[in-house]
Amino acid sequence: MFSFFKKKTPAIAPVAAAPVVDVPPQAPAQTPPVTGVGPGSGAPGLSVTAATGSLIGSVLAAPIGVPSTPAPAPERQGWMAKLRAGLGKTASSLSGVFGGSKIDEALYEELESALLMADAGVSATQFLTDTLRKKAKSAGVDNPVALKNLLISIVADLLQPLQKPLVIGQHTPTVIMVAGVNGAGKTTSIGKLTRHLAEDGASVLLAAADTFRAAAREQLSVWADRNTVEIISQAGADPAAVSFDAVSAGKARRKDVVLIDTAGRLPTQLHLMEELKKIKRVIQKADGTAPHEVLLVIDGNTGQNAVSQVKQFDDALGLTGLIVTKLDGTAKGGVLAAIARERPIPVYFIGVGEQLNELETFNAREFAQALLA
Ligand SMILES: Nc1nc2c(ncn2[C@@H]2O[C@H](COP(=O)(O)OP(=O)(O)OP(=O)(O)O)[C@@H](O)[C@H]2O)c(=O)[nH]1
Repeated sequence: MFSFFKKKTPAIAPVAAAPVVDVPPQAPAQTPPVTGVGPGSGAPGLSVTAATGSLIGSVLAAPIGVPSTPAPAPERQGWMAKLRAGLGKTASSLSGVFGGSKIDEALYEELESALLMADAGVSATQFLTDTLRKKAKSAGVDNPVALKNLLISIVADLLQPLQKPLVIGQHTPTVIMVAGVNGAGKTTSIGKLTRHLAEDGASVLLAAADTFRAAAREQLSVWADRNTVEIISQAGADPAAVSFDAVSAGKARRKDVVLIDTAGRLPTQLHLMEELKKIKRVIQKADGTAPHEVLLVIDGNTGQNAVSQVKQFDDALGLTGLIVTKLDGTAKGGVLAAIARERPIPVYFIGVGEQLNELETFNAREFAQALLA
């Protein structure tokens, strides 16, 4: 089993180190926070990444070895199978480029088109093809299969800055605000996160700050019931007020995590973006250090549109992390390369389906492998 979150002890040791003594709903988290292994830490190939990455731009232009593609860590194999299946459409068009027997200009042109079609965006496409050409030349790569392996390594290096664990435990509670456009998968992702947190022994309080849509509150309540966690929900109330109440209650009840679900909105709906900013300000009033995480959930299937959402929500809110959903069955899996190039905000989790086990921590090398499988 790998860790879904990274747990950290608070920077300043609190007087009461033992967590949660008052009356949480079910078995409270008694496990003292430990430094977890972090997501994907068992993932293969990080040393390869470092080695090849360090040679980029080397004045010595030393020949580089063509990295092989290592097998995923045993505990990640099931997930890798799902990821590969989910990204199958993107992968078939990208890896199809390397099906021939020689490396020529036509191959590079085809690769450029395939990356653009996969919504990697102009900047990442140019960066990847230029880097591939340079590295292939200095490594003396002479066959398409080796060239594909080299590209996997370059994509993994590009995505590496996005790989970062969600840290829980530095604050009590860790306040996580979740935003996104309608239907991106916010509530579902919150439900899945809640489940993982609860299984990990953390006490969670949910805040249904989507006060307009009754179905959204009900959906969140179902997740709360399933996971026996508490929920703050008030029909028709001001979402900022619900968030304030939730953070205050989370502090009073010494919850480990407060997860705030906000209503879906388009970044072009300026009044609704102002409302989000207000929610963030009001959370800060309840706890001067919060929100500790501002997450944007994006639908990976929307490709370049998702990239512009990241930029707009980040400009408005100052995002700390992303959850990329619906990467199953998409032909636009290149979107993460565009994000890495254009607005590199950590991707804490990716989703490849509606099931609980279809949301996982993001690992750059695994993703690169699945993208070019
Ligand atoms: N295929 C697939 N479907 C997903 C994934 N994540 C969420 N969904 C589905 O996407 C739909 C919308 O999910 P919600 O969680 O309701 O989205 P939301 O962002 O909370 O929606 P609003 O509250 O309307 O803004 C649901 O049918 C989910 O089951 C995923 O990774 N893959």
